[in-house]
Amino acid sequence: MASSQEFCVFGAGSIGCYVGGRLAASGATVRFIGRERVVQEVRANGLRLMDWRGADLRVPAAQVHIDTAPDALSTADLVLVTVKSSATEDAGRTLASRLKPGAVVISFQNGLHNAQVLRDVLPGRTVLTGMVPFNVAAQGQGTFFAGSEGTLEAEQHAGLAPFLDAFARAGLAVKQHADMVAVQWAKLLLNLNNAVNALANLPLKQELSQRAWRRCVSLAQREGLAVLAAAGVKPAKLTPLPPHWIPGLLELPDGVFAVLAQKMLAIDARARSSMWDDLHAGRTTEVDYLNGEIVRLGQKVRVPTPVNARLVALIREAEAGPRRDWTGEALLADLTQAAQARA
Ligand SMILES: NC(=O)C1=CN([C@@H]2O[C@H](COP(=O)(O)OP(=O)(O)OC[C@H]3O[C@@H](n4cnc5c(N)ncnc54)[C@H](OP(=O)(O)O)[C@@H]3O)[C@@H](O)[C@H]2O)C=CC1
Ligand SMILES: CC(C)(CO)C(=O)C(=O)O
Repeated sequence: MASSQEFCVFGAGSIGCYVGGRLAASGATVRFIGRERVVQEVRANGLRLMDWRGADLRVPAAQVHIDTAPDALSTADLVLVTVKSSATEDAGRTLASRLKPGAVVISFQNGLHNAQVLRDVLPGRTVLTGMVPFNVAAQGQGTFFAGSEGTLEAEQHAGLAPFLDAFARAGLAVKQHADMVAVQWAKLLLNLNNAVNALANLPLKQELSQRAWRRCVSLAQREGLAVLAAAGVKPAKLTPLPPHWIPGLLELPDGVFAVLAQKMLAIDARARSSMWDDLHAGRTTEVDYLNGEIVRLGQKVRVPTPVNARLVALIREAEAGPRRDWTGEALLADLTQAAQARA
């Protein structure tokens, strides 16, 4: 398709630099808007995009267009919003006065409502919901590593059609979906692990290899599934097993799990959740947009959610103060107690 298309990544971090970087490495024109620290890092090193299958792509520094100023918004045909959820409204306001007529915006964020938040501040604009299934770790010096598998998904919309070839050329083909709400809820169920991973303070692979941590995730997911059932929401199938089978799988002993859940453990040994990234960097996390959504929907449909409420509280505590050294057994006992106290 026309190489005159221009992409803009708003929020040059792990996802933005990786997805935008791969688009740029395959010949697309991409401009990045990010914070000073990332701008300096990328200007000094260029971008290196690696994945667990062995991809190793580079965009030399001289060819990366990255700035803290949002000027690139005024020439972009497609804007990828890749800020964390709490920064979405602010991002939308910056887009509002700058987007050119006909520009399309896509939210490649976790959580449920980011696209709607953008629509509210961008009336009359085409704002699409996207979903990123894979993990990306920022490794420093402009290197971004995708450490797990998965296909980008986006809401089915004619506005996306002109850009699909560029994503495919970048090795990031986009699967289009009629029902993104089901996709987002399914991703959110998987993201209930983010809080457990952040508290575990371990790489994902190490955390998910230990049954006690997995049982914590299972408790949170079972609660989430009960809430969704009561609300009449059927989450999409994003993994080899459907969502309602995953808690049972997580509860299996380590040896059996390692054999049956090879795909779930096929994660780079260094990869950690985006919530761990935030805690580690001293930033507010997205817990309210993930576990918090289960709590809010639970209140609406009158299904108790003590486990997710407790995870929200523990992450809030970790955001505010010194890190507590959890073991999987200790967190499991804490969450089980929270669940029993409510019963
Ligand atoms: N990392 C991962 O593996 C995955 C992440 N996701 C989701 O993707 C989204 C993005 O996550 P991720 O890439 O990890 O986040 P990052 O924090 O790595 O990147 C977002 C970047 O955007 C910057 N930013 C925020 N507001 C602005 C602004 N107004 N102007 C310029 N820059 C801005 C942030 O800076 P600052 O921190 O200073 O605000 C940060 O550097 C999240 O919703 C996350 O849940 C989904 C799948 C996997
Ligand atoms: C890919 C996954 C599920 C785990 O890294 C994620 O979405 C995140 O870290 O936020």
